[in-house]
Amino acid sequence: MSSARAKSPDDATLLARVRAAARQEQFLEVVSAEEARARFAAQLDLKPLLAESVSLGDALTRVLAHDVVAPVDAPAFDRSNVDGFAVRAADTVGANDASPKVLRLNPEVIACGHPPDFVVAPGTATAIATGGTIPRGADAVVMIEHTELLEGAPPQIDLRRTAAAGQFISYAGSDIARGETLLRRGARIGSREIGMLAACGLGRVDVVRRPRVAVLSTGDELVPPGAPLKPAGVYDSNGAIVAAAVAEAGGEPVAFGAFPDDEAVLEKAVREALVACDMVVLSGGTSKGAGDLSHTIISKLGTPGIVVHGVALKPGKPLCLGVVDGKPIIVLPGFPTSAIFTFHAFVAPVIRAFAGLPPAAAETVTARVPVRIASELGRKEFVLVSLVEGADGPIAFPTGKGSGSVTSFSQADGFLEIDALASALDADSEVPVTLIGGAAHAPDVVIMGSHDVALDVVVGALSERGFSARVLAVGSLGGVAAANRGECDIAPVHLIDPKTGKYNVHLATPGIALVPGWRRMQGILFRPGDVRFESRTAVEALRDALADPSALMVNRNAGAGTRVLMDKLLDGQKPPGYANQPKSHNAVAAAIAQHRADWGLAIEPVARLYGLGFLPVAPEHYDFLVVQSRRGRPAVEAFLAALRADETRGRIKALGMEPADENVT
Ligand SMILES: Nc1nc2c(c(=O)[nH]1)N[C@H]1C(S)=C(S)[C@@H](COP(=O)(O)OP(=O)(O)OC[C@H]3O[C@@H](n4cnc5c(N)ncnc54)[C@H](O)[C@@H]3O)O[C@H]1N2
Ligand code: MOO
Repeated sequence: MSSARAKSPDDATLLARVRAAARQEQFLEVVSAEEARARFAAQLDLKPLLAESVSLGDALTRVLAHDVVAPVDAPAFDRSNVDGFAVRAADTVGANDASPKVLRLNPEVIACGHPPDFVVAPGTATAIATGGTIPRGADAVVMIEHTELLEGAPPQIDLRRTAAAGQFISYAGSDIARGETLLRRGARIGSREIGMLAACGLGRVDVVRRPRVAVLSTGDELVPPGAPLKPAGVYDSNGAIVAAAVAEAGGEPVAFGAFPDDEAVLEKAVREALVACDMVVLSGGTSKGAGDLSHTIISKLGTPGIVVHGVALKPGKPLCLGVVDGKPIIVLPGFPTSAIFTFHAFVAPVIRAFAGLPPAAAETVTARVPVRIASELGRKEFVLVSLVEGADGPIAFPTGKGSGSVTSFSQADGFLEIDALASALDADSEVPVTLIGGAAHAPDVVIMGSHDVALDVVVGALSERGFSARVLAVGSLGGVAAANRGECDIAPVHLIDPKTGKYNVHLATPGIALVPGWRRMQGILFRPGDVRFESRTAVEALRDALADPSALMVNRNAGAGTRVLMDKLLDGQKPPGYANQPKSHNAVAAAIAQHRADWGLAIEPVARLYGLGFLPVAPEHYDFLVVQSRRGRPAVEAFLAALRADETRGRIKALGMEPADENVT
């Protein structure tokens, strides 16, 4: 649509550009993951980097370079644990109410930090504070509240209980013993370790130098987070996630930023990175055929250069592993989930080894996969999954968003593997799932179905009540299936019954109740100022749009409630754009806002979010199926209470929805 676009290229130029951009499978050789790891490791010296000394204040998260042997005892002296009197236990034997023992007080009070001056001789006692040094001669402490002070000259104490030897004393070295190995090399220093180092007087500690890892992103489309997004732009999420993951793996990320697909510029940056850092990680442009800059550049930098390009993995096929004069240089695939997955599989272990950390321990759980998952033959496939707790153990749902998405990895609980020689994993298979991001915590309530912005309000109110929710956006039909299989507690749905024209009522069964949610106005979206739609009714605008071949619509996917409504409005007509069927309200709005279409159907809050005009057509009912056998759970009750709360209803209203009255669907 843009009139500012450059003049169209002639045919020869166009062909040259297509060839340059075309993805030719230019991998050196596609090898297995095991082979790739072995080849990479063979070229690297996977030992911790040299040690450096840091102050305790700078030691947090660092890795110990050597075992730490305690140089002193803690406590360094025998210490009183109470406020009271240091005594000789033998003097207290037989003391009781009938025959109290009387001890003469020595002329001092032992405070913390002041060594005692007097010996506790038989028949005497010395006043001592908690933490005071036990004086010579004493072998027990009695609590002040178990004594009576006899004020006289000299002052004495009256004792009515026998004290056992050692009572209320912490002996020297009982906490930390001089010569004991307090911490082992390879330990990551946290606040607890810092406490121990400080307790035995260590102000500095030897830690492994953190590997400096240069992080570069490549691609003309990339925009740094924080800057406005340009047309056809993509925020550089790989740079940010890789830098953070470098730090998590014990490295020191050095963010070089994003570079356009320009060989000279990128080569200069990579050369600088190799000088400044111990390791270089790039992402993007690994499989772009003639445009594959990173690959071309690495080949020029030194020996041995590229050692692996192409791994029989999904995600991760275009991964490129290189070594230049002992320094690893890696090009991760550009797709965000492929990039971070291959980072964890191939790069993080190298950073950990350089950083002195042991290999990361993988934790797995066995889970049932409720659906069949197709897989590409010849590539070992890793499928990212969300885990929910079913009646008979964990269930793993594929996140289903693909390698190009960021959330596939960032929101997954773990992943399962499908063998390279299998074309699918059958439904109901029991498989090991490797957990990501620590042990999976089972959420208090599982919500599966159609997503809506106002659902976040209810989930927020639930979380304020102390319950966690897992929301899996699987669409209304997916929610109905999950509710019927007992895989979720609550399924948000908006499905019209074509027979009755009513929403959701037909989905209730004896085991599944329908709880009303809210009404969302569906309507026609258009760009403000488009006179074909502006200031008209939906009926007028639709009639004229259908008569105007230049008015391009955007449809919705089959099965969506909005699609049912669209087909009803169109009454059998298929105007231009009918076959364009994205799967969400947001995609419809984005297509119109970006001039890829002129009109479509979506809900009102989404129109507002994209600054679009809105002509109301009909309210849609967004309700909740509640699995009755799970209704007694406190979290489910809390969800329903949150849904009805005045505050939640107010917030739902503010988003442009109309909360339904209880029992009205
Ligand atoms: N015809 C074929 N197309 C594709 C194939 C194929 O075999 N034949 N392979 C696919 C696979 S698998 C992957 S993985 C990707 C990898 O492509 P590249 O590594 O060359 O990456 P790009 O083309 O540069 O980018 C792909 C995609 O990722 C986005 N991207 C790139 N960098 C970043 C970043 N720093 N932050 C966020 N997003 C980023 C980029 O915008 C593209 O959308 O290729 C498939 N295609
Ligand atoms: O290898 Mo790509 O990484 O399948 O997504």
